[in-house]
Amino acid sequence: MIPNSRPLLLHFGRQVLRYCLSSAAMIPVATTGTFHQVLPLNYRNGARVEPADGRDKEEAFEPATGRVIATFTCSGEKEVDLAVQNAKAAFKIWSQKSGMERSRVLLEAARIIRERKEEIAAVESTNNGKSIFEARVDIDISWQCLEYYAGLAGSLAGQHMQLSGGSFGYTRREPLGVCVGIGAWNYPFQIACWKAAPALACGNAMVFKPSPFTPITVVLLAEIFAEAGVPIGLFNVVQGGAATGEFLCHHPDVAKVSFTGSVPTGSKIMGMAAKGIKPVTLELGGKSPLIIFSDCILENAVKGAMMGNFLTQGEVCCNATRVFVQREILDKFTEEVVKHTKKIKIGDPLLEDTRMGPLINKSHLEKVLGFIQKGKEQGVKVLCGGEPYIPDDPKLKGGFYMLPCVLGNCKDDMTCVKEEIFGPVMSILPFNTEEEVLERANNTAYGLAGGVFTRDIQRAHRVAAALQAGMCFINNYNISPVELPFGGYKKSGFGRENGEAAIHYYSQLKTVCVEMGDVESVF
Ligand SMILES: NC(=O)C1=CN([C@@H]2O[C@H](COP(=O)(O)OP(=O)(O)OC[C@H]3O[C@@H](n4cnc5c(N)ncnc54)[C@H](O)[C@@H]3O)[C@@H](O)[C@H]2O)C=CC1
Ligand SMILES: C[N+](C)(C)CCCC(=O)O
Repeated sequence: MIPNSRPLLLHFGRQVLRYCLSSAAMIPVATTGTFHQVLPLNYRNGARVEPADGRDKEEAFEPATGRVIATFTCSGEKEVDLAVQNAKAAFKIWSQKSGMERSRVLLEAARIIRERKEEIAAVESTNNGKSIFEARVDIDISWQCLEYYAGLAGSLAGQHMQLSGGSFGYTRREPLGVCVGIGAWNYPFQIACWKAAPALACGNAMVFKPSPFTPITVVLLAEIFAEAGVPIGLFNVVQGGAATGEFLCHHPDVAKVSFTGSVPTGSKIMGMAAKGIKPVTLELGGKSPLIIFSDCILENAVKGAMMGNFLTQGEVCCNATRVFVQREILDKFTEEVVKHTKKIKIGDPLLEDTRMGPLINKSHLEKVLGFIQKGKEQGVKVLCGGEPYIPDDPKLKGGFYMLPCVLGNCKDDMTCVKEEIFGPVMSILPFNTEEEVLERANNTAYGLAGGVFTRDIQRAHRVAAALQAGMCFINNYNISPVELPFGGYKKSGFGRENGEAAIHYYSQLKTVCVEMGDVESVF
């Protein structure tokens, strides 16, 4: 008996499924090197479809082996239009439902994600390269996000204002219409949930375009929404790269674009949206500081720095890639961080004890290694890692692995300290005083996140208040409670995902002014 098995898991190949005995049930275990996606990857009108038009073909890889696991056609203008028209039709039905009705559907979707967590996590891990351990956490955060917005959906409301003479006004919080979500490849399923959950809770429809590197799991989300009972066409998926994204941004029936990705693309998206006067949410890159004072609990600070640098092979926008350490504890901190970094288990992402998998692809791996090379030329000291890694397992020889890296002897003006690397590379920078470190920490065009480790509570809050960043952590780093808004300052973007704040970015306020007497005309 395989209680959790679904057609999807069979794409791992029947012959290679192993089964592990959990306390409750036999759970199928996916195996690296076996997954192949054969079903269409666009989702529209309640079903997987091949795009109606489009010329360019793309291949998606399994970074652990370098194998192609899916081939698809990038959607053209006609396909994008069909997806938007589907969403528009569904919006008419969905936007008329009560918040409680929407809530029920979102809760059901959350339940299905929980039920299918293992298989979604296995595909996410296969397509992205992150460890199955981490992928499970991502899927948990995803269903939690749906549950959170299901909770808010029933209490979305406007206000009532009394005016003179019995007249009054009230506000209605209304959805925007068809929202577009464009995602990056580092958290494919989670990014889609962070955008879809508040959008759908507010009564919007969505067309989502994942990164062409990670096209697979978002379609599962579309199927789950359909199974949970959304109107046909409410959540659609179009596959493709920049051209497909541009068709979406320019489409006259699209009301809003929510984007997660790089700063240069974010700037283009904003330009396109500006032409149609469409609001945008931009979740862009970062070069976040983590400030570690000498009075910290060192063990926690070391763990925080590792959480802040090595999740998802360091391919995380809010990573604390500039670790400022007060000089008194520099040597001890560095010794501990290097010791723990060397112990990270790298390899097959689907194995239970793996904690770091391969980077997303070959060219990205080369780019990350290039930053380290440039750092060496500029005088950094490589304290550990920073080289390509070839696991022993022969099937992993074509994968894109590297050893996580800690850099010492860093200076603020070095390329590796200034630019976003998006890989497992931590730069350690010594500092002396709070005033000095705040000046240096804020000396960046980015402002996504920041962190501080100290036992002095006044200093902790003072530093958090002074950091020019949208998300600040005190005595931890890179955790993701969905109740808390997430988003950037400065070039890291604007708008917020998660928390109650996101509601404001997926709804608009209508004011209704009601006259109870006669019109007093000026004329
Ligand atoms: N702030 C945040 O929450 C996050 C930010 N990022 C940032 O994303 C970057 C890495 O992700 P990538 O996928 O390489 O970023 P990217 O900017 O190259 O692509 C992101 C998405 O935009 C699409 N796209 C590219 N050109 C487009 C265009 N002209 N019009 C419309 N869509 C277009 C891509 O196909 C992809 O779906 C990093 O810089 C990282 O900091 C990544 C994850 C989270
Ligand atoms: C989940 N978390 C906080 C580690 C990262 C979320 C932002 C991103 O998509 O990179």
